[in-house]
Amino acid sequence: MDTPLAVRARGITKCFAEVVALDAIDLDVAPGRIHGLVGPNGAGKTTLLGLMLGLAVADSGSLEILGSPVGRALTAPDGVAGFVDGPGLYPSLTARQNLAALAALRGRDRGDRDAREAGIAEVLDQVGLTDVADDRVRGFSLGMRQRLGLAAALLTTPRLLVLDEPTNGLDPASKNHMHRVLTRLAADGTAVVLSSHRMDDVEALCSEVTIVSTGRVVFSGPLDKLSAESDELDYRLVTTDAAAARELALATSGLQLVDETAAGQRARGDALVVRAPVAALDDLVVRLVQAGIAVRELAPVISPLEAAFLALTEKQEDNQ
Ligand SMILES: Nc1ncnc2c1ncn2[C@@H]1O[C@H](COP(=O)(O)OP(=O)(O)OP(=O)(O)O)[C@@H](O)[C@H]1O
Repeated sequence: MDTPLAVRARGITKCFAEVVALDAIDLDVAPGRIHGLVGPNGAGKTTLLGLMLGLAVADSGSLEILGSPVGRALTAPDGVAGFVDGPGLYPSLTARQNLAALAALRGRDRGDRDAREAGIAEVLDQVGLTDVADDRVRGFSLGMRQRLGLAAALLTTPRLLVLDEPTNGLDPASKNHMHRVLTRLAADGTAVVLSSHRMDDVEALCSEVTIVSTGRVVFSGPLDKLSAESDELDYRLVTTDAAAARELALATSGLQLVDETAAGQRARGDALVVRAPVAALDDLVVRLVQAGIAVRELAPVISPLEAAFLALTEKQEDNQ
């Protein structure tokens, strides 16, 4: 028999009084995938993640988690862990005590004490909190709380991990650490569904993404499919001769020089900003090289995901 999807949602609708938070949402997430959920503020991401965690029930539609239909009981389905709106922690307890208390609440304190303590030590190590394991959570930064929230979720060895903005508040090193932990879990077969406002994070971490806007799915699929859909992007170009590069850019068909005032800080110093489909950009690079001008930097000003996100969510808002 095929392994069931970690998440299978069909026509999920959820309203809060007059507000339609989710409007006929379909979503598939396979085991071992890291799936990004992105959308503007109020799009419905937290509401959807909350349904997966059993914090609320949908008004209509069907939701299957790890192959089992989700009922109307407000409990996390078996095999699911995570958090929305930040992890719930006890500030007056230490990190280690928080995890012990959670394990006790979940009824996991009946087993062998040494094994339990070893499990707690292991998840603390996994999220990089061993050094502060015996410090009170009251003094923890937002990033440390996020990591402890992840450790709490990992304690249950979930097959579906649901995380609302898990990298919020993390410094670059902690973010990389979180990425490594999630990537390793996915490689071992755990499905991860996470929301984020950071497109660079989603691009670094997720193989697939769902974009929601005002409660509706406007795109769901592999990230590379989304990138292929952006036909024209703005690129920042730094060369060894900005003036000559500018002349060549103006002479390249299909390519537009973006007004530097409009581009604001993006065109600082010797950089040009050009708007072009990939073919025209290739053409410009060949011309630059033929003219003996070296290319020192060439990168999209905003990522393909961000460009698609803006285009798709603005289109959806215009249709309202
Ligand atoms: N408990 C609630 N009571 C009333 N309205 C709610 C409740 N929870 C969510 N909403 C509304 O449902 C809509 C979706 O909210 P949700 O928090 O899911 O969006 P989001 O995409 O997570 O937003 P953000 O990116 O700002 O966190 C919003 O209009 C919000 O005001």
